[in-house]
Amino acid sequence: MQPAMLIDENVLDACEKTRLLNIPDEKTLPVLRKLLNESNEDWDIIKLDNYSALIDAIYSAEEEKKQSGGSSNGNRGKHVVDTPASLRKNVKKSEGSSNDNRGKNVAVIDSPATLKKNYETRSATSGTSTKVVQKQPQLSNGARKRRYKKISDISKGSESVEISLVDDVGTEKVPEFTYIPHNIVYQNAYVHVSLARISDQDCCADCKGDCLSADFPCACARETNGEYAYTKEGLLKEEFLDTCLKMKKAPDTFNKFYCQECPLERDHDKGTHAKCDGHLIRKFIKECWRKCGCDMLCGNRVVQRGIKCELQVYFTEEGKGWGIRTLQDLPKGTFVCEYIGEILTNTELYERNIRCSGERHTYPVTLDADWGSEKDLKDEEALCLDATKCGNVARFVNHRCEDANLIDIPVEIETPDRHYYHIAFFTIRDVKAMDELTWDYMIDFSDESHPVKAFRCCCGSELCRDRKPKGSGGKSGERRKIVPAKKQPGPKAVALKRK
Ligand SMILES: C[S@@+](CC[C@H](N)C(=O)[O-])C[C@H]1O[C@@H](n2cnc3c(N)ncnc32)[C@H](O)[C@@H]1O
Repeated sequence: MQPAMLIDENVLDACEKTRLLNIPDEKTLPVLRKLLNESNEDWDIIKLDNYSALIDAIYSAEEEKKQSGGSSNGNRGKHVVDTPASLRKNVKKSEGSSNDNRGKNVAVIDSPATLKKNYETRSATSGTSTKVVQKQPQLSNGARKRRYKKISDISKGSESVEISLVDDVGTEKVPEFTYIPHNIVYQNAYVHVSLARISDQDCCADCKGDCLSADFPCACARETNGEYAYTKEGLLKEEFLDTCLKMKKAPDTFNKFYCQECPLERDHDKGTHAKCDGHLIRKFIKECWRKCGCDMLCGNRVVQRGIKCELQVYFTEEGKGWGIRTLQDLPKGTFVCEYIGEILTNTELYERNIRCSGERHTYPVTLDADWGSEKDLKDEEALCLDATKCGNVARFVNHRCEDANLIDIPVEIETPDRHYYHIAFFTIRDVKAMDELTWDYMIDFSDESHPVKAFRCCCGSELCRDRKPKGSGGKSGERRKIVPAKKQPGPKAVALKRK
């Protein structure tokens, strides 16, 4: 054992766990070293189910030693601890296989995913002491489904609630991204935040305590026609929510702003612009902020106080990749989370997409609200949020056609314009614990002129818009062809386009 390994926090943690079972470090460390080598130092595997793989491997090693009588003769003597391959053979053995290969030196080293799978199968079949940390969901046949906790808090303490990540499938790699609880400028985006920009009309300096309890609505409710968007219970008001829903479902029946040279319709290759689709003058929530006299617990500060619901990231079985679900019942109008990412200009996003084309999942959203209050924005000015590299739990919200349970609502907090704003998710109806949280990305799946087809929708909704006519081919879950990035006309093609 090298000294470097001894001071590794993970190693110390592993030893602490095994010491609880009276296993001395001298027995733990060689086995740990071997498991680490064979799993490519994948601590997720080692830590799985409270180090059960490690503990089992130590016991197996002891058993082997006893069986071989400490002999150094032949293959048996060489094989001191279980290798991933022998773990698999143990599985076979416990399944009643007559093929006992345990003494043989096995040359094939399993991949980390196989190791994990082997271990899980073994635990499941041999009835060993695997501790399943999370509440287990029930399958339709009444059987309990295994769940493997991988990360207890993906936010690493940066949210006020823990957000766990579980892998029901058992073989998935943990998503690679940096968790950030607030939007952050990548490089060139200009987000002008300053107290001087907030006029007296845009704040309530004279308020105290909770604005919602005052006799009259304060200046911050001006944006919402003198009505706060929130109830005293902190939910979105029904009427406000209903209007937002109508705007989402029938945008053409609401006022739109048309710009001359729409950044969302720019063809980068040809340098031309298609006609502007129109930008909806969307309903905004305006929250009190720093220049306001009220306190942080004021009822008109919901989104800025961050996530309060118990959320969990899990691997979906329908082919959508990772998704998020709520671990508690959520009433209609509950604030769930904000869509957080790096703030990029359209140009930066376009360049980034060229560099990283071919990714399976995409995470950018465009900020295209009330463009009427701005001059025609150039690509270098128009903003988007990209949660590919840095983001929060919202990057896992999958799409569902028509009957999604979340809606995205723009929120004005620290900037009094519509150039930069926040995107917050609220529940559209009551949502039950363990339900997946979904959002309608407003993708037009039938738009054949689009060079990039976002993905083959597996939302499972009866109202799914990505239905292929019979006989047209394309199995459910099959991905459509991704067109090389150079043919992409601009960020719109890869952004989760909101209308
Ligand atoms: C914002 S990410 C959502 C999280 C993603 N599932 C993951 O594993 O990281 C958007 C991507 O998820 C996938 N996705 C989301 N909704 C889907 C759906 N209804 N059907 C198929 N894939 C979906 C697509 O690959 C899409 O580009």
